[in-house]
Amino acid sequence: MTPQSPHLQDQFLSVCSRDAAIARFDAALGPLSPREVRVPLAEAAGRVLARDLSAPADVPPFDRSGVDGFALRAADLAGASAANPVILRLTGENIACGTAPLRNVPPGEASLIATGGPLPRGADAVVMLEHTDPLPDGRIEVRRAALPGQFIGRAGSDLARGEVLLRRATLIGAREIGMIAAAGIAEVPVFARPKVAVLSTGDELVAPGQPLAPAQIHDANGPMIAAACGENGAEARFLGAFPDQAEVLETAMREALQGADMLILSGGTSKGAGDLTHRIVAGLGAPGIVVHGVALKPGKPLCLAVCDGKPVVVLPGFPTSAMFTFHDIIAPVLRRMAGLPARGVHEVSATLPLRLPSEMGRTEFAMVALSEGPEGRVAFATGKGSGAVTSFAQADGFVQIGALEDHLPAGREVQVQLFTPALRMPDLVIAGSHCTGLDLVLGPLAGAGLQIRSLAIGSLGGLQAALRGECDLAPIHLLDPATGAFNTPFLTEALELLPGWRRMQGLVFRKGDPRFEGRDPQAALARALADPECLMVSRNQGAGTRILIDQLLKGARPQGWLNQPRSHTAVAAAVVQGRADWGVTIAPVARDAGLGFLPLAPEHYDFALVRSRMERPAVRAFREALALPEVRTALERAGFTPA
Ligand SMILES: Nc1nc2c(c(=O)[nH]1)N[C@H]1C(S)=C(S)[C@@H](COP(=O)(O)OP(=O)(O)OC[C@H]3O[C@@H](n4cnc5c(N)ncnc54)[C@H](O)[C@@H]3O)O[C@H]1N2
Ligand code: MOO
Repeated sequence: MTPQSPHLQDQFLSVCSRDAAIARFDAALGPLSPREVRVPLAEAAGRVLARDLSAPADVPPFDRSGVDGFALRAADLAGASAANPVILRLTGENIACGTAPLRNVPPGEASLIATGGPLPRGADAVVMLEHTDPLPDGRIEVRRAALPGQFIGRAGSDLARGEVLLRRATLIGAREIGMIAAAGIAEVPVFARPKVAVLSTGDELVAPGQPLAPAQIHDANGPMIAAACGENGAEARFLGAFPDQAEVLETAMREALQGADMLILSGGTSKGAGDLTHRIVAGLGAPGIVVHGVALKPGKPLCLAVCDGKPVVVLPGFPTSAMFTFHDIIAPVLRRMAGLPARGVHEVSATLPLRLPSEMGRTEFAMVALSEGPEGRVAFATGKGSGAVTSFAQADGFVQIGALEDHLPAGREVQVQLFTPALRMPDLVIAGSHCTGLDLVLGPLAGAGLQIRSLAIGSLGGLQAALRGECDLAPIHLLDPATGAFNTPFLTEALELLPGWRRMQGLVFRKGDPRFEGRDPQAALARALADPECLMVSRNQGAGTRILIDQLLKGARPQGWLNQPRSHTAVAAAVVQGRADWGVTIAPVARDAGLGFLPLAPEHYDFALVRSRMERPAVRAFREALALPEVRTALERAGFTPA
C-alpha cells in the first residue's frame, strides 16, 4: 500500500472541532447500553451494579443482643440502683451466638446471653454483665434500671426484607461487598466489562524488555492504553505492536475486532505515507470513519470510526497525544459501555508564572505542575511536546487553552484540571537544571516519605523561579564569562548558595577515533577543526557548556555547530550514533555512553536556596541528605566530585 513516492500523499485529514467530533461519533454509535452479567460475590469488587439490589430477607433476621449480659424484662428493674439492687433468678439457659433460645423469660427471671445471641421470648431488654453481680445462691443482683429495648438490635433494623440495599450503577468496593454478603446474596448482577482489543502499529516499535536496534523505540502506547481502558471499566486485551504491513495489520485488526466490543489502535493516523491504519479501518465495516482530524492539541490526527456497530479508534502515535485523546474522547464512551458514571472533574485555580504559548485554531491541553508561591499556587508548564511520555509523572493536571488564543500571559489565573481527585502539594519543589546526581540526593528524601517535584526548566529558568519564590531551590550551573566564576555572580539577597558538586566537562568522541584518542584536548580540537569531514554537536544558547564550547571554538563555526541540543545526554547520543564525531559533555554521561573523554574544565553544579523558604522541613532534609556520607560516596561513584 506504500506509495511509490512517499512525498506524494493523500491529504485525508479534515479537521473538525472537538465538540463536532464527539457529536458525530456519538451519533454513529447510537445508544450504548451496557450488558448485564452475573458474577460470584468474590469477583464483584471493582464491578458496577447492573440493577438495584434488594434484601431477600431481614438483616439481622431476629432480635439480638448487642452486649454480653442478661436478657430480662425491663419492668422487673423499675427503681433498681446500686443502693437498691433488684435480685433476679436465672432461667438456667445460656444463649450463645448461633443457638436458638428454648426457654421463656418469665417475670423475675433472666437468661444469660452473648453479644449477637437471639433474644428469648418474654425478654424485652438486656443489661450488661458488668452491671450485675452473681449471688452465692445462683441468682443475680442488677444494679441499674433498664429501658425497654435496651441493647437489642431489632430484626430488619439493618436491612428490611425488600429494602433496596444498593442502587444500580454503584461501583462495588469492599463496603458494598460486605452489605451484599450480609444480605445473603452470592451472585451479583453487574455490567459486563466491554472487551477492548488494543494494538500498536509502527515498524519502529519493540516490546518493553526487548533490546532496541538502531532507530527502534519501546512501545509505550499499547501498555498505557490497555491500562487506561482497565481504569475506565473495560477488559483490555493488548495484542502487541504490529509492523506497518497492510496485510498483516488488516488480518490482526479483523481478528481483534471479532472478539471485542471496541478496537483501539495507536500510530499511523497522521499524514505520513506509511500511515495506513486509517485505510484499513475505512474498510472494516459500515459506516466506517466518521472523524479524522480534530482541532485538539495534542491529538489532531485522531481517527474515530464505527464499524458494524463497534467503535474503532486510531489514537495518534505520540504517547501524550494518545493519552489525552483517550481520556477526552474515548474514555467517556467506554464508561457508558461499562455502565460507569462520567468521571468527575476536579479543578483548582493557580497562576501562570510564565507566558504559556499555544497554537491558534486548536483547543490545547497543557500539562502543568503546581507549586506554592508567595501569592498562592502557581502552575508551571511541564510539557515536553506530544512525543514525550514523562510529562505525566511530573504534572498534577492540565490547563485548557481555547482554540482562539495563541498564548496565555504570565500572571493569568487558570483552572487546572487535576489528574487525580486529591491534590497533594509537593513538600519540596526543585526547579532548574537536572542532573543524574540529583537523584542520588533525593533518594533518601523520597524514602522518608517526602513528596518531591523536580522541574527541569534549565539553570536560568530555575534561577528566575527561585527569585520569584516559587520553588524551594534551583540547581544551577551558570558560568559568568566576565569573571570565570560559577553561580555566585547570579545570586541576589533573596538567595543563598548551597554548594553541590563538580562535574568534569570534556570533549567526547567514539573510542578509537584516531582524531581524538590519546591526544590532549587542545591538540584533538585543532585536529577536529582542521578536518572538514569532522562533524561536531554543540549546545543550546544559555547552557554553561555552550559558553565553554564557544570559548574553545574562538569564533570558529565548524560543521554541526548549528546542531544545538538541550542536554548532555543528547550530545552523547549524537556522538554514539555517529550523527556527530565530537561534542562537549560531562564525565558521568560520557562514561555511561561508553565514549572517549578528554577532560576540559570542571563545572560547578550548585543550589540556589530561597532564603524565605529555607526553614521548611523538606529544605532542611535536603541539606542534610546532601551532607550524608553515603550520598557523597554515591555521588563520587557516579563520577561527580562533591563540593
Ligand atoms: N506533516 C505532518 N506531520 C505530522 C502531523 C501533521 O499534521 N502533518 N501531525 C503531527 C501530530 S499532531 C501527531 S500527534 C503525530 C501523530 O502521528 P501518527 O498518529 O501518524 O503516529 P506515527 O507517525 O505512527 O507516530 C508518531 C510518533 O509517535 C511514536 N509512536 C507511535 N506509536 C508509538 C507507541 N506505541 N509507543 C511509543 N511511541 C509511539 C512514533 O515512533 C513517532 O515518533 O504526527 C505529527 N506529524
Ligand atoms: O496532535 Mo499532535 O497530537 O499535536 O501532537
